[in-house]
Amino acid sequence: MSDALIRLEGIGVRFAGQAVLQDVNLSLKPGEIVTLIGPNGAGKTTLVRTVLGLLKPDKGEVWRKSRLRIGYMPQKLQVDATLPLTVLRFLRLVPGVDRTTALAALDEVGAAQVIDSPLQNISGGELQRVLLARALLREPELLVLDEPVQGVDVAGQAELYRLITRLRDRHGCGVLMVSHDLHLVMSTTDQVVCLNRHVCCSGHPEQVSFDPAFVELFGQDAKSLAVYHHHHDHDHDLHGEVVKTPFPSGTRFTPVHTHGPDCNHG
Ligand SMILES: Nc1ncnc2c1ncn2[C@@H]1O[C@H](COP(=O)(O)OP(=O)(O)OP(=O)(O)O)[C@@H](O)[C@H]1O
Repeated sequence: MSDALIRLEGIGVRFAGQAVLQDVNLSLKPGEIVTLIGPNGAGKTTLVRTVLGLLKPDKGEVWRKSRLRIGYMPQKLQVDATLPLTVLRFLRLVPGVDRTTALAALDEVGAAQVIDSPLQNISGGELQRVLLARALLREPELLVLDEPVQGVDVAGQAELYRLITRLRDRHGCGVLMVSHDLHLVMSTTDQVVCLNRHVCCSGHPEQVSFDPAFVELFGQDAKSLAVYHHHHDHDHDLHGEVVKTPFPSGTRFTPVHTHGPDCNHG
């Protein structure tokens, strides 16, 4: 018996003959926050779409808990400036939602004051909170957040991550999140999955000041971060293909790279 909400095994996705995901494994339990990180084009959104059931993988198995309720917060919402849609009307597009339930969800994310505002007039940070409220309306067991702090200023980002952690604590839901905001993610995540078409490494985040392999992948942003311990045993070329590099000898860290069927490196 598994206590997982969702489990992905050996996932492979190809677009136009090009492998975008290769042999990806992922599982998530109630109350757990898992964050996907990785460079642009690494396949993070593709993996999220697979989790949501919007995309059927070419390879591998997706197992979901029976009748799993998923709340999804998309990367961005295109708001038509000519469409007269208030926040309340937007939230009421979710079946069964009335003003009281919409207000309660907005209150929970600290955005009750915008309930009657036109959607196109609210700020970037308020919009993210409204999208989070909409995801909560489904009383999710699994909350899926694709870059939840996009368009939010630095102070607002920290607050939004704290909010996500509070929602996890209050509802006991699992959270799968995509993020580029390494600084903030590392302090709020139970597990980090570093994706670059395959799972390069994964593990618990830890407070360390400097990790050469992390800096290698994420550049200067990774310096002075709270990072998780890992070393890559490989690099990627411009197309994301694996290029073997010698693993540093005498390291105290262990690579967690899982080889896929197409892996041609040691
Ligand atoms: N429907 C599609 N058809 C063809 N190629 C696609 C499709 N969706 C994504 N891709 C390609 O798959 C690769 C991975 O895209 P994906 O959006 O999953 O990456 P990502 O890690 O979320 O990137 P970013 O950080 O830039 O949002 C990219 O090269 C993208 O161009």
